[in-house]
Amino acid sequence: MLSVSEARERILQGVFPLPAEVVALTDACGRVSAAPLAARLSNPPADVSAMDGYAVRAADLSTGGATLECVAEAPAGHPVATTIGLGQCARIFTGSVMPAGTDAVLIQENAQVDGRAVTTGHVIAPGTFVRCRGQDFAQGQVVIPAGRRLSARDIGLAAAANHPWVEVTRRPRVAIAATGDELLLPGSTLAAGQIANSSTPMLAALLRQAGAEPVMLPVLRDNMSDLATLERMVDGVDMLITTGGASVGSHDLVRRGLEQVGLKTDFWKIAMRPGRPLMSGHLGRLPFIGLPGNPVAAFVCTVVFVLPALRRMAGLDNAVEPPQRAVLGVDLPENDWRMDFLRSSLTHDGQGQQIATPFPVQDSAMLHILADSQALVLRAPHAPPARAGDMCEIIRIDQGL
Ligand SMILES: Nc1nc2c(c(=O)[nH]1)N[C@H]1C(S)=C(S)[C@@H](COP(=O)(O)OP(=O)(O)OC[C@H]3O[C@@H](n4cnc5c(N)ncnc54)[C@H](O)[C@@H]3O)O[C@H]1N2
Ligand code: MOO
Repeated sequence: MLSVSEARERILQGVFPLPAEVVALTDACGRVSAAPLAARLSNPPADVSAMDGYAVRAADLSTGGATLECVAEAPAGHPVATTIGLGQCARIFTGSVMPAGTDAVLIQENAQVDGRAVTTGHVIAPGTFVRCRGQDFAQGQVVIPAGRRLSARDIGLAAAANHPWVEVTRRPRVAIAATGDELLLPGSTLAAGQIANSSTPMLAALLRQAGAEPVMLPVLRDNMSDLATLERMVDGVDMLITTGGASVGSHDLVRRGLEQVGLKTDFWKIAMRPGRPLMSGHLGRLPFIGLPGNPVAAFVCTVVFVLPALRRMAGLDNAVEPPQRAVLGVDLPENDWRMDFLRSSLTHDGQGQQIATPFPVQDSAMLHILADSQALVLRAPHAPPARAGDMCEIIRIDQGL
């Protein structure tokens, strides 16, 4: 049976970066840059003072002990037009452009001022407290590469580079349909045998956190004609996800239901727990992922397969984020042939190490344990028994995914 990494590779091979769109800088945090961003100006745009004080000619103060004549004042935003001559200086403030003729700043704490006479006993070297033109970045320099998820820090950098908007990849639109005769909207009056649809609200939240636009489709009943309607609901979306109906029961019809309207199945069933009945394929050009019905399996498969696919669509280089390391909090038995993703709590010891402790019960219908978990502990197929204190690999599920 297909391994988790082979399955993910096959899904990634079937998805491609989305086209770019332009958004206002204020809306760009969390989006992925679609093109390199070159600075429209140098920062700072001229030599400027790093301190409040006096712009001086360092040569006047090379031996210490001098009195200079203050002939001008340069508040930030109001550069001095005249050249400062020998024995002269200009009042200056942090961020002000250095007047022509000056090359250093005497901080005001080291100056005695009497009218226009400014006296210091300090020797000042050229360049003291001057921020040179382009010290941060030069005009034309690429300050943000393509394919970076923009942070608040990047927004500041783009703004300093004088960009009011940026080009980002379009958010992936992901259609989600739950299947199952037993499912009703949360809050419904539930008759015997009926349950609330928990998976698709959870997945929509997860996808939105990951930067996608979830498109909620109606719940589909377990029959071929309901499934066939899916084909008509996916215009304009970039990926289709279903939950449930993926297993071997006689009412698990998703694969056959979609194949009748053109689904080309790439694989079905993988060596994973939870998540064994995962399906993947294409409906026309639309990537399709059929998630298992058990809500925890649907969540874990979304983290392991859908989020990397979304990262590839967003144009990020590293579609698959490497797992983190943690210390195992309990002994674990030898694993069988399926790769395990164990819901676990995450705590920290006094040395700053994170300790991952899998919950003793891992039934993939138990959402309460999923909600109380901070991480998934990864167990390779056929992993030997592990002891508390051994290192293990984890995926965090408590952060902005
Ligand atoms: N004989 C076998 N039975 C099962 C196998 C197997 O290999 N052989 N696999 C098991 C595994 S593993 C899983 S996972 C489930 C997945 O099966 P399906 O994808 O067909 O899921 P359903 O039967 O439709 O539902 C399973 C379970 O989850 C509940 N469910 C479904 N959708 C939702 C939803 N949107 N919100 C909340 N709960 C949902 C559903 O009511 C069922 O209880 O199959 C095992 N069986
Ligand atoms: O994939 Mo199933 O989740 O093991 O119950």
